[in-house]
Amino acid sequence: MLQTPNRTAPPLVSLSGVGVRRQGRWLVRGVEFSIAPGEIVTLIGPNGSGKSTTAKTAIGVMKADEGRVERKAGLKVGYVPQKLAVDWTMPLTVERLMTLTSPLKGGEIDAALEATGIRHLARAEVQHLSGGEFQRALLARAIARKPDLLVLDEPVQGVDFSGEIALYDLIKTIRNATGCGILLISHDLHVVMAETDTVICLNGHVCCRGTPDIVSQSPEYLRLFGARASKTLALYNHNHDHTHLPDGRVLHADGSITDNCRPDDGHHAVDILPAGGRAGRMRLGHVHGPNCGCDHEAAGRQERRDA
Ligand SMILES: Nc1ncnc2c1ncn2[C@@H]1O[C@H](COP(=O)(O)OP(=O)(O)OP(=O)(O)O)[C@@H](O)[C@H]1O
Repeated sequence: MLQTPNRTAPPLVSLSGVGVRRQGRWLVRGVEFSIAPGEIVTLIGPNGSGKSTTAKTAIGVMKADEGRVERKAGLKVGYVPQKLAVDWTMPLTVERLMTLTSPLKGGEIDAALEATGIRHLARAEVQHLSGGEFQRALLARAIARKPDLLVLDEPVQGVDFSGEIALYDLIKTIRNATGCGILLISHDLHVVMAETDTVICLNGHVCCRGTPDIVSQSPEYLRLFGARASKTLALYNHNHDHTHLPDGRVLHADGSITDNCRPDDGHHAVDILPAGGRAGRMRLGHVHGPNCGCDHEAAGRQERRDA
């Protein structure tokens, strides 16, 4: 069953005017947001901007020094922290990792490993897992107790780009299958933006918030992320401005034909809001070369037509 945020139900957790002060310094202040059942909320922001602090405060691992944190009565949380305090010199199987802190029934372990695509690794040593397999094992551990809220602090650490996409897909699949709320912390703007209902941009306070489209065009977001932000826009805000030909090739709006198409291949007009600049549509160019995949003849014809 496909799930979307259920904003008519009481929120799983809600923060209002939350501030956390440690050693005489405010780590975050004035933080306000809530997470609905079935909602994927992503906290983004530079290093040290208070993302982990905010997530830990939301689930009660850290105490707020001002403001209010309200959690649904009996809220079950599955938490994957950024760092795990495990002695990696000790042999540890994936199955054992699942039950390190509290027991689980065999069926619950199997179901969680199945859902994360690593059932075949149940008896594998954790030390030998790849980055992506390890993150899946942590995810399995977090979902095994069927939480209402899943909190994932940097869930794609040590995972390559295609692995990242697969993991974010999996996170969304888990949300769709279970209807749980998800609080994600991520630096991976380009991928995470596509899989998120609500983005909250933090820098000691909430700089901006909203859907990925709205946040990625906000001046605060662009000030924080600059060129990376524009790249995100380029990747996700391009229009479907091409036609797929019956033989699988792509006919672009500029008249050229290529074997395949990527947002940054120079054939797409994109909505760009450069840092400090004016919004507008522009075509991202590329340098033609033997491997660029372009039909150079058609591209040349188009260049002449444009001249
Ligand atoms: N218990 C603590 N006592 C004192 N300072 C802390 C404590 N926990 C975090 N901090 C500081 O608070 C700031 C925010 O830390 P936090 O881990 O929340 O940032 P973050 O946005 O998650 O960073 P990163 O992206 O690097 O993981 C940092 O300067 C950190 O050193």
